[in-house]
Amino acid sequence: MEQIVNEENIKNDITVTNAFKKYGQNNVFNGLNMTVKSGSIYGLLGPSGCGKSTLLQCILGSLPLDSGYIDLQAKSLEDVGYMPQDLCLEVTLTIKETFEYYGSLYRMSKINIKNKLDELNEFLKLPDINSFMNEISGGQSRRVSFAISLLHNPKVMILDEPTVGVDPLLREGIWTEFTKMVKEQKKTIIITTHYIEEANKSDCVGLMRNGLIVEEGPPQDILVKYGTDTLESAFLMLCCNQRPIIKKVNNTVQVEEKIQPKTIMESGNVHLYRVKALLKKNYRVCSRDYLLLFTLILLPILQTFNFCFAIGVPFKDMTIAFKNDEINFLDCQYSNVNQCIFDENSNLTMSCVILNYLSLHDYVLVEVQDREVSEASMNHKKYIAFLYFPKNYTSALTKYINDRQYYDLESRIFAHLTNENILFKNQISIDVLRSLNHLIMEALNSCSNNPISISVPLEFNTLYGKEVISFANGIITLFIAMVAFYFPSVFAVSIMMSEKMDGILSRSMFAGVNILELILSIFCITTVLLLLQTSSSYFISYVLFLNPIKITNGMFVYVLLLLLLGWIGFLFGLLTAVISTTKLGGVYIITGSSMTQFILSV
Ligand SMILES: Nc1ncnc2c1ncn2[C@@H]1O[C@H](COP(=O)(O)OP(=O)(O)OP(=O)(O)O)[C@@H](O)[C@H]1O
Repeated sequence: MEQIVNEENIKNDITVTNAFKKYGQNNVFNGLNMTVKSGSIYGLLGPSGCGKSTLLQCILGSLPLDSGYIDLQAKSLEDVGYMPQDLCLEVTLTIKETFEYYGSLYRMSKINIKNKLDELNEFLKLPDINSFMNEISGGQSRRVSFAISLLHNPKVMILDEPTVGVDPLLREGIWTEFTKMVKEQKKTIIITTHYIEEANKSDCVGLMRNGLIVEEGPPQDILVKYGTDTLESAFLMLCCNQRPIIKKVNNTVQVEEKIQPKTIMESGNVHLYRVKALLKKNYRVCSRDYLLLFTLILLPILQTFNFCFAIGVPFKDMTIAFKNDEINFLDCQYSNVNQCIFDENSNLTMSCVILNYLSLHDYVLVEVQDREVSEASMNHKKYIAFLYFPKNYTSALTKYINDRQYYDLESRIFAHLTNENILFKNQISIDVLRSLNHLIMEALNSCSNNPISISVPLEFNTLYGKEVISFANGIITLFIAMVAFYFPSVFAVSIMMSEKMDGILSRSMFAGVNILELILSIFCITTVLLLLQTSSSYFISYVLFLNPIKITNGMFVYVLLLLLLGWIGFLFGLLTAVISTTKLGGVYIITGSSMTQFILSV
């Protein structure tokens, strides 16, 4: 009777009941049951790939069961310490910084973190705490990882192979410490290990095989039951005996009604102290990633210089070939623009007006004698345009303006524009049309007619105002917009993929971080980077390269629009990180789509 009462009083910290879980067609749990008593060490043993790590993650609530029930007696994540099988730590932080990060996630004070670090350092013989995680050995990294899971003094410890890569002496010390913790502090420890014999020191061992705990109990009881000296031979015997049963289980796998397990994972509430810890950690990580820094800070600057040197400035010294059968170009200086074109003694020559206009607008004019030769030279990129003025150009035009009855098509200007470069072609087309407009205004300026009523009813202007005269001036704005969109998306995808792929995010989540807090911390860094990137591009384009700018709605709206664009880029980066499976793949998606957007926007 007394024994029954005692058994009822024993509390279980972890209970797994009839758990089923599949990965695709692979049944990992086939109705698994497991009980971990409060204040005990549970050694979970089993062959590689049998599902031990999956079971631990299901217990923690980071993986869902297909059906079954898991009861973990923990009020919050702070009650639980988890050491994953992989490192899942930032390798560019020092050991001390790693402790600081996890300590602040658990709201520990600086002095508390330091004291705990000293204590764990002595216990686990950690390397110099100022060493970077990527400078220490695999075994040392695992000890740091183990120490992190003990940092906040949790009640329940879930440790996935904590003794791998640890020398036998230290392993002995770790088990002694486990026993002490369980006895003195009533902690509950569940541990997986490949060293079966070390599990002898557990209060209870469970052998997992083919989705079931096939044997569970104190090690001594198991040794007696199978009549062996070692756990290893006991489990060997058990595996041989279990074969027919496994076959039966495999054939009758059934997924029962799903029962939602209790979860200790944090809700979506944003806590400022965690955002601060993430900000500090991400700042440290980013400031040490020189390739990322180059991509995010130096590359936009270099690319803006590159762009401005290539096309982002008003075009200068473009060479136009012309053949003027109306007048010798040198005689154009005698052409009097202050006369009305209809005066009988007017010596105003229209071709001169056009050529002077182009010359004043930074074109280099080269007079040629042979039309065919100069057109052929355009194909060799010697000239970007060829203009031909026929002999009777001015008289035909005068007639046309006067009565509009007749115009000799042979009297038109012939223009052959380059097809090599769309920017040049656009610019010349606009400038030649402008010169014609200018021509008509000039021709009629001194006459009694109102020039506006006769001039081409068209005024060239762009969205950006009158100062922005060239196509290149407009395109630089687009380039800055691309900088604002592209680089934040690359940053977001890089940092999110590192968090996701290296398991850093899931480990931080076991310390309470939620996805919103992570996004918020990356968002803050992105905004600072965005301001740096766009202001440097702005400075280079508009101050150093003197591209005229017209900010129609004020600087505030301009900066706000750039910020909005950058934030959209940031969201696009996050979305890409969700669908992408590698960091490089994510960057490819961003680069490919941004290129298309940029070209389409031109
Ligand atoms: N994300 C996943 N997708 C598909 N299958 C998976 C996934 N994770 C694990 N598995 C499969 O589930 C099974 C159990 O894996 P798990 O990592 O839990 O085994 P384990 O017992 O911890 O192995 P080890 O002792 O080698 O660490 C394996 O067959 C593995 O291939």
